[in-house]
Amino acid sequence: MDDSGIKKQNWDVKETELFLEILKELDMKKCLDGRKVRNNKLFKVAHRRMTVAGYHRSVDQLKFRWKLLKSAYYKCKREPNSPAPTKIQGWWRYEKTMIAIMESRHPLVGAGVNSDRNDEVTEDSDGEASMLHWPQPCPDNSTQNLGLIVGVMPCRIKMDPEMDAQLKIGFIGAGNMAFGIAKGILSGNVLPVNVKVSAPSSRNLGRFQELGIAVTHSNIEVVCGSDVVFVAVKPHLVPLVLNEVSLHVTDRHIIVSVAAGVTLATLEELLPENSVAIRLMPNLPCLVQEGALLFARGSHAKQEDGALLRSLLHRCGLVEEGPEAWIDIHTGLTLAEGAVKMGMPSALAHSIASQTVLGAGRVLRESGKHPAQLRSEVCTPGGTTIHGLHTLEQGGVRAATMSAVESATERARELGRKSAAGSRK
Ligand SMILES: NC(=O)C1=CN([C@@H]2O[C@H](COP(=O)(O)OP(=O)(O)OC[C@H]3O[C@@H](n4cnc5c(N)ncnc54)[C@H](O)[C@@H]3O)[C@@H](O)[C@H]2O)C=CC1
Ligand SMILES: O=C(O)[C@@H]1CCC=N1
Repeated sequence: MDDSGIKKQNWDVKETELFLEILKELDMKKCLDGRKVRNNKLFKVAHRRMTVAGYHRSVDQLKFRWKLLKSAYYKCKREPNSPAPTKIQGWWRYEKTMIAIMESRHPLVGAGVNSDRNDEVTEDSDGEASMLHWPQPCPDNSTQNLGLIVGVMPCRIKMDPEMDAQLKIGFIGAGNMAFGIAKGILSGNVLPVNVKVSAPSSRNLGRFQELGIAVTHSNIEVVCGSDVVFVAVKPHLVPLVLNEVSLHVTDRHIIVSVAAGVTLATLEELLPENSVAIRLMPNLPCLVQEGALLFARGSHAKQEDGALLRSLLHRCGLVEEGPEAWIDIHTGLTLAEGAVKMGMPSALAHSIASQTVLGAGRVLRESGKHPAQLRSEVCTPGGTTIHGLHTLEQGGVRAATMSAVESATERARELGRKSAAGSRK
């Protein structure tokens, strides 16, 4: 078959995104199991839907596009820290959806990964089959493969709904970030009766109560009744709070601090010896399950502790693990190039940046709040965000944006005048 027409395709971002959304909707778990007949049917349906949307691709073109996307996915999976260039331009835009598609195909690792590998051999002809160091299927079929793009190591983690449902979760601090995470995790398997929040005043507690969460003024009560404790007070209060509860922290606990700038070394110094501490940098879009979360494990936190946290937070949005140095970079305004400049790998930087923009947009749309209000919820006084914003203002970002809109509008009007003059000739 002459497939040069199939291979020379120029796909734009919108078209590719639509294609992936269609594939995602078509329940890939059932359809893309490596069987030719089912695959054909799926691509035919995709072809019809693309045509309706105004994109005229043949079934074979769609198959070829999918093949390239899948190759890119496997490449990134194989080299999570320094991905080789893929054949897909702007791959990072599609990475998250590809992960959603590919991961949903094999929720049970035992059989799933095998059928995935078969797919890879039968459909990919460009060397993808030689992935010898892909982690082997785990005999425990209650595990899932996450940590895909940038995880320090590709890891298999427990994704046990039962486990999440039984965990006791505590929040010290009842502010905006605690509320965001609480909303995110309650949309998963965690039950409100298993969550408790503390704050010195009742001011912020009402909204937690509305979610069915128990509230208290005692931080110690939260620690004693929880397995995972989120420390969600302002950074300068972390020493005060940990000194207060430290006597009650045992090896049952995972202490997760979201405080910007407070290092794992400081947390471990404030906690009893051998405590399991994790530093997490979330963001407010956890509220709408579109957060961008990055965590680093302390010296006594094992891989399974990280896995448990991932499982707990997976409904909050994109959750990644990395070395502690990256946490401060995510704390800054995560714009991709800036994050790369500060030492974050490009794949992670793009992934977090796009997720941040997406999450911010959704919060803005769904909350109905003015952007200034949301900005004040994100800016800790004297914190990281307000410093970043100051730099943006110094660079005249607002004026530049307004001028850009003005220039584009003027240009559109100018083009309109020209074409009107042309039509009169
Ligand atoms: N707001 C955001 O977008 C993000 C915030 N963070 C971090 O999250 C932490 C909390 O920030 P926000 O939620 O924005 O602050 P917030 O001011 O909304 O909430 C802080 C909460 O701590 C409570 N609190 C004060 N003293 C306490 C004490 N002794 N014991 C228990 N609770 C006490 C306050 O009553 C309040 O409910 C900060 O460390 C910040 O760096 C991290 C990422 C994003
Ligand atoms: O502005 C701050 O310091 C906090 C941490 C990241 C977002 N808000």
